Amino acid sequence: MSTKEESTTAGKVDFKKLQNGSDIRGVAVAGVEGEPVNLTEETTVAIAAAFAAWLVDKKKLPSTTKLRIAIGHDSRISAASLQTAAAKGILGAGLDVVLYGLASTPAMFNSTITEREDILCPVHGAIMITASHLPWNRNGLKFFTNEGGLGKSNISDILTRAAKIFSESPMISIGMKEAQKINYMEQYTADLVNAVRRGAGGKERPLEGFHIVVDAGNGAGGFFAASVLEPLGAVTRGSQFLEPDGMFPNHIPNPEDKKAMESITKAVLEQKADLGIIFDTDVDRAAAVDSSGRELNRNRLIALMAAIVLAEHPGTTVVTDSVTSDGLTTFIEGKLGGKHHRFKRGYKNVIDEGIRLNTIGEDAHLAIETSGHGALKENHWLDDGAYLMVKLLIKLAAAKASGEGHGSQVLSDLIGELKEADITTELRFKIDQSHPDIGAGGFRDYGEQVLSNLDKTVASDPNLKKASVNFEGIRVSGYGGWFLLRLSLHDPVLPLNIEAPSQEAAVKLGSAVLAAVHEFGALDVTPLQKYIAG
Ligand SMILES: O=P(O)(O)OC[C@H]1O[C@H](O)[C@H](O)[C@@H](O)[C@@H]1O
Repeated sequence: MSTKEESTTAGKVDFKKLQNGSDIRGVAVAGVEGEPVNLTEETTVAIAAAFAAWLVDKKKLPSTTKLRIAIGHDSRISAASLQTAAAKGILGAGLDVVLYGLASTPAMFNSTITEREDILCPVHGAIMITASHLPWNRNGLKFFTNEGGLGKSNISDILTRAAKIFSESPMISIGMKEAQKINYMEQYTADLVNAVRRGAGGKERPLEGFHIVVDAGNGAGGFFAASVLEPLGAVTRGSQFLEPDGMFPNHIPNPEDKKAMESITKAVLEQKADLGIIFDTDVDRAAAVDSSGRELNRNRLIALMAAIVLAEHPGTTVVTDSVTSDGLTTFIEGKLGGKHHRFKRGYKNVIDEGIRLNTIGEDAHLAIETSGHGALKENHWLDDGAYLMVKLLIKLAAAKASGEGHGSQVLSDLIGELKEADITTELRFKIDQSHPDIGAGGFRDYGEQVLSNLDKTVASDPNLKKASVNFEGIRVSGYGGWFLLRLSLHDPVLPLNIEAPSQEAAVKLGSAVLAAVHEFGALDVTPLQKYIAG
């Protein structure tokens, strides 16, 4: 079977299936059973050409201005071929291409706002070829303009255009000689280095005396050790998995992954380092580990960033995703004097909400998700894991300079009063889309019915109290803890988050959910049944 046949349905590519919220994701390499390639070079040519056409319509510049698009990629094994395909699509559409090679997602956005004509910046648009932490056979595309990452509706528009381009001129055979190569990461890392220097009072090497271990998980984040930390004076001995390797042989590059966090924690402890920093594959997500091996991710990273940002902007609003803890709200509002706006899941939703609040007059400086995505107003609301780490580094350097303390204890102390639940769990219930109960409205309607039934059950249970302000799913307090049942952003799945002071309380919360959802035949509640059974 040819690659094109493999990827098509009756000779047609189902471009819509490639949409994953505000990204494009697909299978780019054959070899995994049941996962046929659907993000081929040909589809990528069409998608890039469609982005070029979309950008021309969006920018509305005089026809004499030739728009320029930068392309970067992470360490995936399909990166080079998809980069070539994307470049062909753009050149074929009559626009200029600049190739950055191995890059990070935030660097690609940054290139749309960098003012430096000698390196062909700002570009009018940028494409990052990445599938974040997904397995080696996947890949995808993210798109940027100087207004930020493209949203869901833009992606639908681009895929509709791509399908048309694909059916009209399936393969554009065009030379690559017109594509220019630029080392943009040099500029991006210089921006990060300068941000730390500025924040640390103009010192050239403000991290002198710090030992910081980086774990890039063989993704694109290896640059952080040699090009950011070392010029700032830090020792990076014992940093690991900095070399790009698209098979990700050591662990999944994902700060939400247990094994990945265990790996960086071990490295920090073995090295007796002051701090550990871990990135996902394309460096838009990050987490840290303090010198005692305490993970600074999820609610803790949000609390830490909130403490830093609220010290700079007293009273400001912190926007987060929906699965954040009650303890975080108490910390932000009670201890830090800020406002916690718990919004929806999805980094783009969270960041867009931060931007929106400012437009309606509410001061918000930080928008951050438990996944390790985060953006600050001071950094153009750029979703950048590396910039979150820059803020931690500034804090460390400033504390050392002022004699406030040396090492990451300074960071841990900032969140000393964050209350954490003893039990934290996430269970995910699949909806069987081929089940006869699934009506014309599909899994989303079905999921909504489940949620509405839960809503009714909760209302009649005196031990449970529904959250008065909630933007996604059903969030309920009870037995000293809480749960949230919601629809997954992309998958036919209902994720359930529970936090509780004890296993017994968690089981009571879980049982209340089970009572409300067990009669929904298309919903696989086995994970919850097993959880309750212990
Ligand atoms: O809704 P879920 O299935 O839990 O997935 C939600 C997550 O999807 C993607 O990974 C996005 O990058 C995250 O920003 C988002 O939080």
